[in-house]
Amino acid sequence: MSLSAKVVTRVFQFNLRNNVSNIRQRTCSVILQQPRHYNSTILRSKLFETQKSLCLNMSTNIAAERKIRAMGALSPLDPSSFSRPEQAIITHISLNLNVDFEKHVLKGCAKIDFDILEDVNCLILDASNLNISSIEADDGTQLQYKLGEHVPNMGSKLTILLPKQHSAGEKIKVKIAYSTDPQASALQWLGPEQTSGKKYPYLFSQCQPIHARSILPCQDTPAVKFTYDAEVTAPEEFTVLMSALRGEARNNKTTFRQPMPLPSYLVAIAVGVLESRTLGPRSRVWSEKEEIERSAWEFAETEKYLQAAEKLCGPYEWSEYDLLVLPPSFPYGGMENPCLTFVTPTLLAGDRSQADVIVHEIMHSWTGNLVTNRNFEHFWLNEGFTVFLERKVGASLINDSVEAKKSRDFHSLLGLQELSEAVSVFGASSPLTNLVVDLNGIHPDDAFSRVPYEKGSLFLRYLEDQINDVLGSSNPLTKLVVDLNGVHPDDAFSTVPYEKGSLFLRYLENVVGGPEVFDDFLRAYLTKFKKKSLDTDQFKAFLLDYFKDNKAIKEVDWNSWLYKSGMPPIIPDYDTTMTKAISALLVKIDDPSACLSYEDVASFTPHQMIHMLQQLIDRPALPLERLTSLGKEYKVNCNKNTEILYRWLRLCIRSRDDTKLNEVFNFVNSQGRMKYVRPIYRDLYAWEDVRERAIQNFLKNEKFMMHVSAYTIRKDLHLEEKTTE
Ligand SMILES: CC/C=C\C/C=C\C[C@@H](O)/C=C/C=C/C=C\[C@@H](O)CCCC(=O)O
Ligand SMILES: [Zn+2]
Repeated sequence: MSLSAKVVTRVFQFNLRNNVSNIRQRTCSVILQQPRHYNSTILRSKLFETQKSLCLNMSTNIAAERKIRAMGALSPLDPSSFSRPEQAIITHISLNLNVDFEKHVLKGCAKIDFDILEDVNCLILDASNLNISSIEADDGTQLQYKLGEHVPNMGSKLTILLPKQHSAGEKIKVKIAYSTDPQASALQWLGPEQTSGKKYPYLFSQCQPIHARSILPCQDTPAVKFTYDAEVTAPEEFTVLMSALRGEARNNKTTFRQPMPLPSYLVAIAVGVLESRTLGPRSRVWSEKEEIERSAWEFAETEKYLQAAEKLCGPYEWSEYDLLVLPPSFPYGGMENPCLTFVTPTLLAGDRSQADVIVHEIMHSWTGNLVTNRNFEHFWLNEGFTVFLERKVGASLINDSVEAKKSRDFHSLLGLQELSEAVSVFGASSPLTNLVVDLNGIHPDDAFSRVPYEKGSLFLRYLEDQINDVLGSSNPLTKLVVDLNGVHPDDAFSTVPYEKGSLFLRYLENVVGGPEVFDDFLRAYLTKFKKKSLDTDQFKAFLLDYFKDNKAIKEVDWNSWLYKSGMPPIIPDYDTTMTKAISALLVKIDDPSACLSYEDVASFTPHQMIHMLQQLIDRPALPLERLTSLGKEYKVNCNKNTEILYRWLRLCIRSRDDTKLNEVFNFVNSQGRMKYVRPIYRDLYAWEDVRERAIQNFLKNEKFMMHVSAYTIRKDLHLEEKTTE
């Protein structure tokens, strides 16, 4: 990196961290404390001016211009939204949509109810590539509106002009007629060949973090919660499901109502030719008929998990808890859509060994869905809490308390391994590094011209990260509370908020006196913030107040836990009983004179096997001959459990076994769970001889991938961003 670039970056980093973020944070807290009195328009314009002048000082003009534009989009509450909920807030949305499998569009209207919070003459919403045909007031009057320029990955600001000024305390309704774009980032339209039945198409959504704006105009920020109802029309053979209570399905129309307030990212829809089986008094599992029996068996214990969760957290408030097993391209293990968790078919291991994912999604019914992060900078409040609860509930399902503690610690150790991998991926092989190499002319393939200028804000973040590397610290995205100014939340996603967040809660639990005390705190926290969104400062204030008489709480180093990058400051002394056998086996594997046999692992649980393989991934590559023998003797080379198969294939790549490449490509082409596919593509990219084949394989299959998978794997493979604009 040139000196001038370093200086610019350092100045930018200093300004961004010390001024802009702080101003925005202060702004938020003032507005949140005084929502009805604060003149946020003045404050917002001051904020914008400050940001603008900071940017104008920078010599990276094009990047700065883009940055200004992105900053102009800042909501005072959420760096990823244009909307202004502090002026007028959505309370309810009524959707009427038709599913068009020919054109790949949802078409219809959204009737939106607002509570006015300050004097306003316009309403500001998020929209992404929506084709809006009309907007009218409750009395049928046509309203003027302006759809702003499309900012890549952010969408557009939709400004609806009101015929007169409205004042705090009033309620208004608008009706927006629109259709979605065939490329809507929240939707995946699958052809029949991508389904198990091969006969009918399929549609599903993934709105988290900020893709809801591509299927409905809304305040696409988790700071806002609204109830919704819907009437969806689809061809007769199809079943329509949503993240809501399903009503009648008659004359191709299905109705839904969600009486619990939820954030936009939890709106969800799936349409396919589906079957269902009853799992319990409040649960059913849905899938195509080819998977339905396996699914019903795999998730048969759902009610048991729900009851264990209720014992810790209080009553389940969403009435029904169904599961939908999606086609293989679904990008996540599970998505906690209320009333209807979406899961990947890779959970169908045939041994219920991935039940922890279901427990995780169930726990989101409290943390995430009932109590929600105010914006995705505080994502750890959703995920750290959920992982923490998932492990507590998982352990409570084991009767023997000593075994339960061992199991909780074992799963925490597995999580720690994943955290450590995420921290090292962010630090060492960040796409930033290659970007900087490009600037210095070191990278052989990519000249500066390949650096897409339209990625302005990302470019600056990359430079910023490089400075962090130079200074010896880690990527800022490994902090518990991250700064998402100019960063798309999909780019910030990692296991860090999950595992570092859970570790922090585990640490706090120990500090205040253990589960007996902390469980009561958890219930008080859930009661206090239910149906609300909060940020980390509010969590901290509540905890400090709750434990005000507890002296030990004063020793917590909040700054290091929340705002320092890298591994957490304190790692608990976990019980290692369940990992001892693994550590001993690793010594044997390292000894070339020792013969490996199935006896070595015969007593291992699937999770012990996973832990052992993960340890091998984190160490220097095994000689190919040794790995081949391990695969055969330990029967991992033909394992149907995807957690095991995924790690086995990574080991093969690391030992450069080119005879396994077909299997590797089949694996990444046959399912789209990013947890598996992204690390494998990164490993293949690092293997220079197969890099080009990996890129070609990706390009061939990209059209079958969900938007978020294609978007993030492009980055893993250092390819240019694809834009629809
Ligand atoms: C600090 C992080 C900032 C923002 C991230 C917010 C959203 C990330 C977005 O990409 C969506 C994530 C959705 C996750 C859904 C389910 C996960 O729990 C799945 C975990 C991986 C797996 O098991 O496959
Ligand atoms: Zn989660």
